[in-house]
Amino acid sequence: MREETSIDSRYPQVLIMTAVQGEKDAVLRGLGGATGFDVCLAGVGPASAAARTAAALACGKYDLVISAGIGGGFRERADVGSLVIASEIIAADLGVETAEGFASVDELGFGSARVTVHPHLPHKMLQLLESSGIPACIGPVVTLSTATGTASTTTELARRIPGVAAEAMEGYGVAIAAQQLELPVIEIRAISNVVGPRQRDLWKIDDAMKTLERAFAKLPEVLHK
Ligand SMILES: O=C(O)c1cccc(C(=O)CC[C@H]2O[C@@H](n3cnc4c(=O)[nH]cnc43)[C@H](O)[C@@H]2O)c1
Repeated sequence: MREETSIDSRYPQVLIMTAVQGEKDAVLRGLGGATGFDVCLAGVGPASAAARTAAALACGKYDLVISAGIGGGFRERADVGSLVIASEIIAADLGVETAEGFASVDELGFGSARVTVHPHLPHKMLQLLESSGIPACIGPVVTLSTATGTASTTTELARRIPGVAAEAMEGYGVAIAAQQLELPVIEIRAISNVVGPRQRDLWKIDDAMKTLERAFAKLPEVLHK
């Protein structure tokens, strides 16, 4: 039987995609100059993220892809200042509206709105974060082109995606680009705000950036680098 360390030591070159510069800076501070990591800007939204991730991956040197940044946390699942590691990356608005409600592309038979993440890394990451006192959980992370801003959309997302923990705007785009090349992917979100009626003045971006930095300080250890 292979030792567990051999599972995760296959990732000498890791591509990390963040939407904006502030997130990139937090990730770089956390990595503290560790080698084997490139951090690139995805831009905001899944289309930009997919295109820029595909462009970054075209050099063929990467072994693992990470979508990272701040995100909204679903109440009772992920508090502001905590970290969510995706168990699955889901394009929650990829489908059609019908008289009976939303139907995803999966139901329509047009591909899948869901991307499976690396089978071991989220749990390894969670263990290390918890042992470092960083509040974290694993759960579905949804990608939306329009960030949720009402109670009704929040309720509908929680109904459609049981256990949904966080939302952001790039994960699915990054994941689809990785999937095209059969590369493993994970998504890591530091929670800056509660998903619900938009209250921008309550967003704790600085706290989330600090959590993101602390999480990425642990990543080299998770990958045995
Ligand atoms: O206003 C600022 O100072 C500022 C600094 C850094 C980042 C931002 C962003 O707004 C980043 C946008 C990025 O954040 C994700 N995000 C955060 N919360 C949510 C949410 O509730 N729903 C969806 N996405 C969220 C998203 O991935 C954006 O790309 C601002």
